[in-house]
Formats: sequence, structure tokens, C-alpha cells
Amino acid sequence: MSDVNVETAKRAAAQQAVKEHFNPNATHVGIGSGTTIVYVVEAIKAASTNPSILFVPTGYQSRQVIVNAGLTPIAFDSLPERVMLDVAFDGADEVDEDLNCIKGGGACLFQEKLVAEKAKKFVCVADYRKNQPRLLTNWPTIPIEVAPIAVPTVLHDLCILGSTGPKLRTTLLEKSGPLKTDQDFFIIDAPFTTLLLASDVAAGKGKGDGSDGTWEVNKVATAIKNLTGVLEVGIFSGLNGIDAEEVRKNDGGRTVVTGGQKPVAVYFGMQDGSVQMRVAANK
Ligand SMILES: O=C(CO)[C@H](O)[C@H](O)COP(=O)(O)O
Repeated sequence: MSDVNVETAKRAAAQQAVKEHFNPNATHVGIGSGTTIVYVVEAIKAASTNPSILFVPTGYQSRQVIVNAGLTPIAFDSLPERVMLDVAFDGADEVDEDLNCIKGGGACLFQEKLVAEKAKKFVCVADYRKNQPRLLTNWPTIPIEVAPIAVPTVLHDLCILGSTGPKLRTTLLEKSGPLKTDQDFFIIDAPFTTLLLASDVAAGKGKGDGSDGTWEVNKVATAIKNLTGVLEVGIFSGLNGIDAEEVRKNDGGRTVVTGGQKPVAVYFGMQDGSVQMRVAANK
């Protein structure tokens, strides 16, 4: 098979993800942001014209994609409290072997995380460039959404945590100033050394708590989220929808657990035109 271009790879992955995870009888479906999600919506549109399905966007661009396809959007904060989305689809900037993701390349990470956590299952669709053994292999930085007033202190604190040269993201025209998110916040892109998996720490590849310059995925996400002024971190890790459902079943609803941040499955459109699917390890 000859190599296909990246857009063809994205479309192939989207079509397979929708075929395997979109149920035309669904009531609520989350739609992420970016360029790959456009192919997901295209495939959903081809699979169903059921007008009673409500689509939950993850920001302005995502809502436009839904509306332009003639599908019905519903705002996240209009969802009834106990309603879980049947499924949420989204792209990613990088995915590791444990299906932890970096997101936020398009500055929509906060609403993307809300929607992923509200879904029974979060399904990720990406091209081959995003498929890496560890986070921060190819994608250089962790995107972080920050209150504008806190930018100087968060930049300082990120350096203390070991980030080398975190930067405020500007618009394409640098002279126009910082890029604003859908929440009117700013994005800081923070480089760190390649992130370890929990199994790397167990195998002695580093402490993973920043003390020796190594960070484990969950630990760095928590450390960054704890900085005052940070709204959300573009690392999607921890529970996936399957784990979260187990917690809910076992604790009678006492723990505040919605869905998970991690995908239950990732579909990678490959260079040779095939689609590689990876599922959560516990499935
Ligand atoms: O997290 C995101 C936006 O904030 C996107 O999902 C991510 O950047 C992937 O985008 P694309 O599909 O264009 O590669």
C-alpha cells in the first residue's frame, strides 16, 4: 500500500471510530475540537440523521462544526445533572502506550476535559504522528489554561517544577498579543522532559515526582493543576470511562466520579492507509 497523506489518515481513523462507537440510538454525544473531529462529524452525519441526538461541543469551533453539519448542539451547562453522554469523540496532540493524552494544541482543553469526563466512554481519533511511547516525545509542551492575572506567577512556578522555558501562547500574529481561550483565559505551553508511565517509576527509571528531574504523567498533571491561577492542564490521564464506571458501581455513588479523562480506545490513521486501534489496558 502506498503512503497516504495525513488528512486521509485522519478520515480513515474517524470513520472506523464512528463505525465502532457511534450508536444511532444515542441521545447525547460529545464532539471535541481540532481538525480530526471534522471527519468524525462527517462520519456521524453519514451514519445518522436522527434529529433527536444532542451534540455537546467543546468550544466555539466545535459548535460551528456541529451546526454546519446540520446537527443539534446543546450547551454543556444545559445538560441535566444525571445525564451522561453516550460517547464523546475528540482528537489528541500525543497519546502514550497507556492511552494518556496531551490535548490543548487548539486551546480547547478545559471544555474538552469537562466533556470527556461527562461521557460513559471517551474515544480518541488521531493520525500516526500522535502515536508515541511516552508523552512529550514528539509534541514538545504541556498546554495549560491560566487566568491572565496569574501568568507571571504560573510561569515562575512552572520553572520551579522543572519546565525549561514555559511560554505564553500568542496568536499567529505575535503583535496581536496572547491567544485567548473560549473562557477568555490564556494558554501557557510548558516544556518538560519526556513523561514517565507509572510502570517506568515502578521499574526504577526515575522517581517521577520531579525531585530527580523526572515526572510521571499523573504526578506532573496534579502538580501543575495545584498552581494557583491554573484552570486546567492539557494532560488527560488517570481513570478511563471503564474504570470510572467500576468506581461508581462499587461505592454507591459516594465518590465524585463522573466518566474518565482517558480514552477507552484510540484510533490512529496510519501512513499506509490502515487504522490501528488501541484499547484501554483493562478492557
Ligand atoms: O486538543 C485539541 C484542541 O485543543 C485537539 O483535539 C488536538 O489539538 C488535536 O487536533 P487535530 O485533530 O487538529 O490534530
